[in-house]
Amino acid sequence: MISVQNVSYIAGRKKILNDISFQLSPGEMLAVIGANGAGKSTLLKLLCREMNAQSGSIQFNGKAINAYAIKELAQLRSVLTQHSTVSLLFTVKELVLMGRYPHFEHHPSSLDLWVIDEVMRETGITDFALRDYNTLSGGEQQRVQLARVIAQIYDKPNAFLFLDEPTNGLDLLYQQQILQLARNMADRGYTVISILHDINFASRYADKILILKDGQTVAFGEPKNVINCENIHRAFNIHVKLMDCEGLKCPLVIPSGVLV
Ligand SMILES: Nc1ncnc2c1ncn2[C@@H]1O[C@H](COP(=O)(O)OP(=O)(O)OP(=O)(O)O)[C@@H](O)[C@H]1O
Repeated sequence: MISVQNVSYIAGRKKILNDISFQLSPGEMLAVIGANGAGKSTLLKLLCREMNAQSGSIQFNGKAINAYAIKELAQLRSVLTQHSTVSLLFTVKELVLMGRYPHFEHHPSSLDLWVIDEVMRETGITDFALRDYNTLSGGEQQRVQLARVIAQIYDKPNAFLFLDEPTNGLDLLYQQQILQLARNMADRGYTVISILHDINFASRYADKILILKDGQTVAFGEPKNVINCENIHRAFNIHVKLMDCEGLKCPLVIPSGVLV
């Protein structure tokens, strides 16, 4: 379980996050949406403990994140950042194995090797296993990066997966594949938090949505309860129309084209 209580973060004199609170249960996927500069990446950095909030508390499974040892934390949460550049020559399999580094000292165990084979199979990258990572397309590279972060927590079903705009720059098929993999992780009991820019994908794949605006919560809850014209206008300063679509649990959001 993730509990975020009254978290604020200030950089210099700017309050980047202001009094953010939410809770997620195991198996839930949260999409964080909001305009550029709303504070989404900052929130993710606090959740990863890359930075510390000045006030409020963040707990993983009832324990403050600052109370975890670094190695313990590395085995409990994994993070797909936006810019995962790889300048050295690595095969895909070597890169996925990096996800297991928090689990072994010198040599991977048979469990580590089993995990990377399983994850490569699940993410559909087994055929690339021996390819040089840098020869893959952007979409293929993103699947490999996702495989690496899944491998990190694969044998820890109470763990947390954090994704910062995982679908950036991907075509529609790859976007769906990446989000479906994230959804599968939630369905297996992981708690998943993903920053997304596409509101319709957020509604389709996530159980809950957090809408941020200037570091503050506009709304938090199930897609059908938070995705409405008023909240979207408050968060993004655009007018939208909602369109019901058969088979979807939440109406589609369509920008009206009117700028205000
Ligand atoms: N260390 C810092 N000092 C000053 N301002 C900062 C600092 N870090 C972030 N900010 C500002 O805080 C705001 C929120 O940044 P953040 O990266 O969290 O936004 P975001 O919602 O992820 O944006 P985007 O969608 O563009 O990636 C931005 O205006 C950013 O310029």
